[in-house]
Amino acid sequence: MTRSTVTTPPPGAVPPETHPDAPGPGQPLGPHYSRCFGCGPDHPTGLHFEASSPDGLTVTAQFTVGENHQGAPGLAHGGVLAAAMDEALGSSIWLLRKPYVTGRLETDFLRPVPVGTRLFVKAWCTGISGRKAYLEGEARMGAPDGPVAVRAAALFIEVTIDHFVEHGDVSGHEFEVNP
Ligand SMILES: CCCCCCCCCCCCCC(=O)SCCNC(=O)CCNC(=O)[C@H](O)C(C)(C)COP(=O)(O)OP(=O)(O)OC[C@H]1O[C@@H](n2cnc3c(N)ncnc32)[C@H](O)[C@@H]1OP(=O)(O)O
Repeated sequence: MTRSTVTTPPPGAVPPETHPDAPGPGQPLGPHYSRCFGCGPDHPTGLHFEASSPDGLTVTAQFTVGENHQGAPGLAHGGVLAAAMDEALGSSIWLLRKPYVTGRLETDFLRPVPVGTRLFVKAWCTGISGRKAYLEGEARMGAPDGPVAVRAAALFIEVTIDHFVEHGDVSGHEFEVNP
């Protein structure tokens, strides 16, 4: 991964600690919001992620690139692939049960991804420093050990729940967090 210093844990960063309320190993993570583009089952054209955590710290997720996810004819749009990485990274930091948002997302696109490809996405936290969480992820084609199509590194920033109340529209919308 060609990552910048912004997404590299500084000296003194500490390892993440899974929250006891996070789903146990192998249990599905479930959607955090039914209309989320990444994980929401009610999103008409979303990714419909199926995610779980094998160890309470790493997230593994799968989705199939569909007709609605194209950039060039027959190929996944890079922004959609970046969204998939963002979703997996965001899901992995939510295992800590603290609200974070993406501050910076870096992506390396290594292979074109045809429509119909099943992508196996993995994400994990490499360190925490104050409000900053450092994350990495990858998406492999066709199988968990298939060729790497995308690598990502990110800086997430811890926020309060007020962030979503102040900036979002939670009124009148069902907002679930891993019900
Ligand atoms: C309710 C629970 C939900 C659960 C969801 C589960 C799964 C979800 C999955 C969903 C999908 C996935 C998730 C999504 O897609 S989240 C959606 C996409 N992201 C956003 O909308 C975030 C928009 N940005 C902001 O709200 C603010 O800018 C934030 C909150 C990030 C910081 O503003 P705030 O005023 O609070 O703090 P600060 O400005 O003092 O910054 C603090 C520190 O951070 C450093 N910094 C900040 N940005 C950057 C940057 N770009 N590069 C390098 N550094 C950066 C900054 O220099 C400072 O460092 P230092 O000076 O202290 O050293």
